[in-house]
Amino acid sequence: MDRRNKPSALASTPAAPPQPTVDITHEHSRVSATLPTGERVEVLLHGANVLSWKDAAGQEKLWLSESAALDGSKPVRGGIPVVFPVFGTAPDHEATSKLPQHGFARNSRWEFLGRSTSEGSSSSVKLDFGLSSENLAEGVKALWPYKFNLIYSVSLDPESLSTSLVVTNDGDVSFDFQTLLHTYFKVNDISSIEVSGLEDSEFIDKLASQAVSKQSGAIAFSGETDRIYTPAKGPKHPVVISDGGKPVFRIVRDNLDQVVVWNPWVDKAAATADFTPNDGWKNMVCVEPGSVKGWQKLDAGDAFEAAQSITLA
Ligand SMILES: O=P(O)(O)OC[C@H]1O[C@H](O)[C@H](O)[C@@H](O)[C@@H]1O
Repeated sequence: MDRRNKPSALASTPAAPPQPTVDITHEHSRVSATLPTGERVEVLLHGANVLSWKDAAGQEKLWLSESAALDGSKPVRGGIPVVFPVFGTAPDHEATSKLPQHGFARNSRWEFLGRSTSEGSSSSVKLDFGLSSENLAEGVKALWPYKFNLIYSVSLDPESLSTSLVVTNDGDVSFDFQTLLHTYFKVNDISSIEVSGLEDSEFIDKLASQAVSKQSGAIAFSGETDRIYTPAKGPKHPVVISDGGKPVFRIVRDNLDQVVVWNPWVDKAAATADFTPNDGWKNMVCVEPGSVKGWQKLDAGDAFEAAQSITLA
């Protein structure tokens, strides 16, 4: 038999690289994603609040209070709450004046819209969450009667976590809003933490009757701290959290012109019911990119996009 035309053995198809896995757990109330390399992120649908971000070695990067409510009864104390459409409260801004502190996004149930894995990459994953005026609780709708749609995306890479928000005005009238990504970073010891990258930036000190000052040098912590910085340098200039002189997190921003820096210290932590353990303030610092000075005006049909990207340093 002539074997000359025998087909050569098919080249074996290379095994598809392992893919990120996505799980919906806790009776459909949480979504988690794990990369093939072991990094993991977990998001609670209540607030689309990131609860946990772990590196490949399983080390937690975010601070979450041990008594944080995870049952939807109140906003989550820790992780990354999403602040929208008001930062703090705004008694003098009529349209927003009736809303609770930090708005309703962190206290509403979001929908999991699905995952996308970047094309050609098996090493990252993006989870999308949605909240719109359609699925707001009736009581909340009455407090802020605008038609809007929010898409919040949580993207995990081996070395970084990014979260981005798209706000769309689906109504016929413009609305004003503020937004902020209230990230609680887990740190070893607040007394050896420094935040740099905000040198020469103006800040409003919320603890000193809104006094305006200018930052000289890196920020160190020796008491309650609650400041709204407007960074002097551009959004791509990282704000760096260092622990004992060693950089641990680098934060860059997109379309978020302020950075709030917060640590409640002893008394404020003690006065905050869901702040546990009592000395948990030693192990956290909030560095919160946001748009919170004045208002973003969004005309009917327009969209606003913003993001933070946190890289392990
Ligand atoms: O207790 P919450 O409503 O979650 O707010 C926690 C903190 O958020 C921000 O960092 C504000 O600047 C602080 O003034 C506030 O205390």
